[in-house]
Amino acid sequence: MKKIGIVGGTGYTGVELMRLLAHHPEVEVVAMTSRGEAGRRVDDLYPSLRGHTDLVFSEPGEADLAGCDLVFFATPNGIAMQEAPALLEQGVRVIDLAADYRLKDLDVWSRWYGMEHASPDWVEQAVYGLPELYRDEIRGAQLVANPGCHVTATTLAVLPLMGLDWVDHGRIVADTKSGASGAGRSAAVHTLMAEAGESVRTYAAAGHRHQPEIRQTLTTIAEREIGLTFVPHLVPMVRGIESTVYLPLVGEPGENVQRLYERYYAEEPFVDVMPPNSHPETRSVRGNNICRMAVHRPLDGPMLVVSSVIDNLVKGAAGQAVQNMNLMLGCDESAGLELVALSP
Ligand SMILES: NC(=O)C1=CN([C@@H]2O[C@H](COP(=O)(O)OP(=O)(O)OC[C@H]3O[C@@H](n4cnc5c(N)ncnc54)[C@H](OP(=O)(O)O)[C@@H]3O)[C@@H](O)[C@H]2O)C=CC1
Ligand SMILES: CC(=O)N[C@@H](CCC(=O)OP(=O)(O)O)C(=O)O
Repeated sequence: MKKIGIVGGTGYTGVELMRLLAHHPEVEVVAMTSRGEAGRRVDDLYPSLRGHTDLVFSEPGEADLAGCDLVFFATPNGIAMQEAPALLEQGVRVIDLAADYRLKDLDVWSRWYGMEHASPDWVEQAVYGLPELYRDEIRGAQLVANPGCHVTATTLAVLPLMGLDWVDHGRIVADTKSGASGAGRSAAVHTLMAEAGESVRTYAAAGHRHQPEIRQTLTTIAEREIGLTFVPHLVPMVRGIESTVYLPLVGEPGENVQRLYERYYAEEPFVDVMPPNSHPETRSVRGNNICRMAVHRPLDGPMLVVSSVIDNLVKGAAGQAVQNMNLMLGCDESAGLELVALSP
């Protein structure tokens, strides 16, 4: 069994990693760190894990992370860039669920994240952890930057159209809706049920840090400039992201767009292109690693509309991280991830 460590084990993505890895056939979680809960049993904080783990949270400085084959950082932005290099230099492989290694342009990164980067050399070496694009590079990577949650739903929704001359790449609009767990366990008051319930609100409309991340990937794949307006919304649910993306047409599609999507994702274990006239729901992916999507051309008009859904904690974070781990460690890509969504 390969040994796995989780830094930031008390958070939503940390405990989701444990849920997915508890019965993984080829790895064992041997350390979960917490500054505030060290010494407490993991299943005492999260009774959902009773009977599935005997682990006790350890102080970040005391866990034997260097003895692990792979360590996940499920910590706020700015932690992995300081703490991961010491492990990487000892040969440990790392997956960062935060944004520290996602953006290649360090000026752009500093502008959006408000700090100087602490390990710029590793930014260059990091592989962006979107398996649908970079599967081979992820296999050989020592450091993987796991994509953002809004980013995963939106990027997968439009990838098949990138670089096609009949799509206007300059006026793409992505309108996303997120459940409150997207902001993490230690989030601000606006995600409390009394604040987020019975209400929908736009946030970061003037600019969200996931915009440059989506743009970075789309520009690379389309090999042209991308104009993207991205506006997220907080909606009263716990898990889930829905991204509705509007792409203006500048000519007649050169082929049947439904078939184009089906062909593009035909071999992907975690992308489901739904039949024509479908409407994906977040509940259809609740708890699993699928990105489910549907493509429409309303009234045969000048616009394509793609709707995609993911569970922000699974394909948007911990599940995608496990998919990346499976690739890095040579396991079956779907190990630990063959899950049916909860319904209702
Ligand atoms: N929630 C989501 O849907 C998604 C989250 N992400 C990203 O994943 C990361 C984790 O998110 P999430 O689990 O939601 O966050 P949480 O707020 O739920 O958890 C954060 C964890 O980090 C630990 N932590 C906080 N500060 C430090 C520190 N200075 N040093 C070490 N550990 C620290 C906390 O543990 P303790 O205080 O006990 O030490 C806690 O376990 C974030 O970067 C987030 O942006 C990415 C995609 C989706
Ligand atoms: C609802 C909510 O507040 N969501 C968070 C998502 C944060 C997140 O997960 O950001 P990374 O993926 O970049 O780590 C937000 O939009 O800021």
